[in-house]
Parts: sequence; C-alpha cells; structure tokens
Amino acid sequence: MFQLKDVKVDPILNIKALHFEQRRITSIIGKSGSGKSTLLKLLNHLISYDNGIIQYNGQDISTMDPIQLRREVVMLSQTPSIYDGTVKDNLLIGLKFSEKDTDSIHDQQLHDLLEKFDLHKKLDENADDLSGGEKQRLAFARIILMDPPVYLLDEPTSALDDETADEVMERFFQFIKSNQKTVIMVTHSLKVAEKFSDKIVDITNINDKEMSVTHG
Ligand SMILES: Nc1ncnc2c1ncn2[C@@H]1O[C@H](COP(=O)(O)OP(=O)(O)OP(=O)(O)O)[C@@H](O)[C@H]1O
Repeated sequence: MFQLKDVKVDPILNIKALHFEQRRITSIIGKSGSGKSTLLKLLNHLISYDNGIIQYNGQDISTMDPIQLRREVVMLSQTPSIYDGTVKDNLLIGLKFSEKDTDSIHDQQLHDLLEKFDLHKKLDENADDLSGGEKQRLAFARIILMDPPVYLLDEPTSALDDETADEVMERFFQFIKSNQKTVIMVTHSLKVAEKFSDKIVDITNINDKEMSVTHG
C-alpha cells in the first residue's frame, strides 16, 4: 500500500525503509515530538519531503494529484475541522469535498450514523455548539460516510474520556474490519495500539535506521 524509501524531512525524519500493508491496522507510537504526525502528513502529501520516494499502490505520490490522493487517503486530525453550518452539513461536507453524490443519502442514515457514535443530536443543530468530544465523534461519522480505502488517524480520541474513547474506537474498528479498510493511526496509548492494531511501529526504531515493517 505505502512504501517509503530514504525519506527525509530535515531535521525531523530520516526513514530508510518502511512499508504499510493494505487492509491492516498499524499504530505508530513514540515520544512526543518524535515525528509521528509528520509521518502521517507525508502519506497524504500534506507536507513535502526533501529526499526519497513514497509510493502509494506502486505510484510515486509526488506525481499524483494531491486532491485525488486525499480522497482515497483520508486524514482525521487531533482537532477535527468543523465547518460553519449544521450537524448535517458537517456530515456531508466530506462527501462534497470528494465530489461524491449526497442526494442518495437519507436523513435516517445520518441519524443512524450519529447514534453509532452515541451522538444524540439533531441534524439541524449548529455544529459549532457541540463539545470538543462531540465534534471529534462527528468527525468520525463524517469519515465513515466518505468510505475511502485508507484512513490516517492522528490521536483521534484526544478529547474523549477513556470510556467514550473506547466505545468510539470499538465502533470505528468494527466498521474498518467488516469493510477491509487500511488504517494508520498515531496514538499515545500503547493500550489502544495493542487492542486495535495488527502491527505497532515505534517511530524511534524506524527513524535513522533500516527497518522494513511487514505483517506476519
Ligand atoms: N511546520 C513545522 N515547522 C517546523 N517544525 C515542525 C513543523 N511541524 C512539526 N515540527 C517539529 O517537528 C517535530 C515533530 O513534530 P510532530 O508533530 O511530527 O511530532 P509528534 O511525534 O506527532 O508529537 P506529539 O506526540 O507531541 O503530537 C517537533 O519537534 C515539531 O516541533
């Protein structure tokens, strides 16, 4: 899925070789400031690199249209973007960015999705009035609706208490597993990494060293 070779972002990252496999859940762990978010941002070309090559399904990402890449490789950041408008607007906006049809999406489907994330909010409610944790769950619902093949998650439950975080992750990963998606997730929590991922990558071990990450 993703192959990195001799990728440098001076002075943060220097990755000799790294491989993320398709339809697997990989967690990236490591100390604060070690470059985890930088690595995620490289994968959907939100930032550029000084050296090396990153391939997505065999194609050099620097030759791909970044917008097209980001439609397939969807990032959920620590502080999800909430746009002016209603809860419904915020659910549908990801599809609109991807130029996907929203006419066939019924309100009931949106309601069900909100319920899945324990968000008992009306579709016409102002999204900005939601709490930080509710916004994070709204963003999860939004990216599920987008249905891309790959998700990049950067500390996606940082605004949630432990119990809610666990429920949200359970629901999200149920969807991931039954739909055979690829996930690359940055987390501070080794517990979360161990519970949900097929593979854990410690960034300290891949930075400056040669290490090919494969799944057994
Ligand atoms: N746009 C930028 N310009 C300059 N330095 C940056 C930029 N973005 C990140 N950095 C620096 O790069 C280093 C790695 O940052 P990054 O956010 O990738 O780390 P992280 O491992 O995700 O950290 P945390 O766990 O604290 O979120 C940090 O020292 C940070 O200050």
